[in-house]
Amino acid sequence: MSDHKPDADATTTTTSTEPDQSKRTSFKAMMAYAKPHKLTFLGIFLCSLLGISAELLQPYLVKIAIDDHLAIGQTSVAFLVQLAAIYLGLAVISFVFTYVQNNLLQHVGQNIVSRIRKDLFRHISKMSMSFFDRFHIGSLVTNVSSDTETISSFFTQVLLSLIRDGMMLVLIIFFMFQLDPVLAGYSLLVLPIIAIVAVLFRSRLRKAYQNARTRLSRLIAFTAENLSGMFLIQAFHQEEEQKKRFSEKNQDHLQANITQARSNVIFNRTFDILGNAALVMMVWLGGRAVLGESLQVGVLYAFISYIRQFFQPINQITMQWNTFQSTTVSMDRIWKILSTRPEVADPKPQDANKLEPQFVMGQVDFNDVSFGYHPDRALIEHLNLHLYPGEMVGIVGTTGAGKSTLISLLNRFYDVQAGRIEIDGTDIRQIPQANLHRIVGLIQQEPFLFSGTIIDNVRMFREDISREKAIEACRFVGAAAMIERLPEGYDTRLSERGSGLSAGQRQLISFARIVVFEPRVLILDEATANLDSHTEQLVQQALETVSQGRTTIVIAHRLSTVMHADRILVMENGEIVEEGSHQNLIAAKGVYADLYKHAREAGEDHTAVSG
Ligand SMILES: Nc1ncnc2c1ncn2[C@@H]1O[C@H](COP(=O)(O)OP(=O)(O)OP(=O)(O)O)[C@@H](O)[C@H]1O
Repeated sequence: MSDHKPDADATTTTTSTEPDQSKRTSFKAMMAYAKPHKLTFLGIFLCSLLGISAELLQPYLVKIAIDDHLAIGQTSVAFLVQLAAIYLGLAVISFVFTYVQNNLLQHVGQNIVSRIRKDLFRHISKMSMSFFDRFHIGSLVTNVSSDTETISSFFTQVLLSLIRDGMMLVLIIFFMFQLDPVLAGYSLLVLPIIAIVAVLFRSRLRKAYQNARTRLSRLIAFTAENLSGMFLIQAFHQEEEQKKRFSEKNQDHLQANITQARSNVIFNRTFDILGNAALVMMVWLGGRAVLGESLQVGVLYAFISYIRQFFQPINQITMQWNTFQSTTVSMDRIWKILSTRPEVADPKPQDANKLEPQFVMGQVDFNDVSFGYHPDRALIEHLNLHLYPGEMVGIVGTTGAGKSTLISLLNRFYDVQAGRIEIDGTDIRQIPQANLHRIVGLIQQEPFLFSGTIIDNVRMFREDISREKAIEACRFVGAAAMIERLPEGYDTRLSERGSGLSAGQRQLISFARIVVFEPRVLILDEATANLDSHTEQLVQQALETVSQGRTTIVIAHRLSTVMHADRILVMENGEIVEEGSHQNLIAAKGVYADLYKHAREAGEDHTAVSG
């Protein structure tokens, strides 16, 4: 299954070759998240302006002290103290505004990202199953965690740099031209060189970054898959093999990161060299002018200070360029998810049928249904199936026959490609999904329990369902004794996926969950497949209790699970090839009778044999 899913790196590669238009769209979409914070951004802008102005006035103040007082011997201690106080005052002002500006930016940046993360999670949880067939869980985890983190650094670092450093650059140039236009002109000569260096390094840095991200995504996806399949790896003694594969991916990631870091260092050091060269040029040109008495010493001092400060914002902005690159990639990836519409959509309010779950009778009709996971490869064609309210139907058939697919369609995990599925005569596409899932309850082979208490799991964290009701449900399915034996009873905290419990215990809890939610149509997909015969008996009893008065579909390989059903369907290659009661099907001597014979020969279904 995992082989045909594109992982995060595939997404990245597509992103990298896509036209800039896509990046622009995603950038605009993400920037829309900043809109509600317009006023705060205005505050940040003003704080930056005041903070930087205070900082840049300091060299100017020293220049006044040197040229207008010290150089011509017109000064006094009182004046120097006054000057020092103003200098200090400017430093304090600069500090205060920079502090406020930083805090505002952090606050607004974190809020924006928290909002994006929330939307992303909500959006992913609304996606249809076909979406999860296409995307690796590992890469989705990367999207929710590290891509949003990258966007966070955009708002807190890149944007700060753009506002603060951009403004600083403009003000420095302004001050330099104020002081001496000729020297200022020389200083700006270095700008085209900087632009050339930036362009030369740009594609190299970008490639290095994307490569590092790709490797990281692969590593995360591999780790996530291995952790969830760890029991299998150990059971097949594949630890060494997997360790080797992990090491290769880890090594790839290490190399990519080193290359990225190396490119960064080269880029930054080149900038340092350029900065120092400009400084030397300034000392040489300015020094000569001072010697020729065409320039005042104070002006040269101020120029040298500004040149130092001049390279700092340029360096910052170019350094942030890297983060900006990663941000556009991350934004694009996140926007791709956010702009993917679920293939299974809720009906428009005017088309929705408000079938109230509690009034549903439970009649289920598959009318001329066709479906395939790939549109050009049909799995089910023109299938008709009608279930009466309260009927229990068993479905058996060889592996891959399409049994689970049938119930995925009834749950609307996928939509039919032709025909209709109806509940009480209403097309399920007209029933809002929240209602549909209250009408149709599903218990799978491997019930999914969340980390939390048993009570939380039974009532699915819904506070509006009382504890008493949840406990009553556990009693109803015969799970009470087992739960009460646990150290903290109903408040026992389960680890991820309920790994502290046995398969049977987990299944009983999922039965209790179904009782709480009272679906009118109940589906069990191999729900007893993993259980030992004693636990299976317990679960079978629970099933009989739970299925009372509900339309129930039971999918099973073990015939003993379904032989008492009102009707048994036999599926082959997406078709229902036989149907009838156990006795009728045995008498018909068809596929079911064969399956039954093989089961008897294999020693399974002892109950069936003796029954
Ligand atoms: N998400 C999916 N994407 C693509 N093909 C799928 C997907 N799920 C199932 N299939 C394919 O559809 C066919 C029917 O699968 P399905 O799970 O419905 O069979 P099944 O009768 O329930 O089998 P089993 O008894 O082994 O659970 C199989 O060939 C399977 O490979």
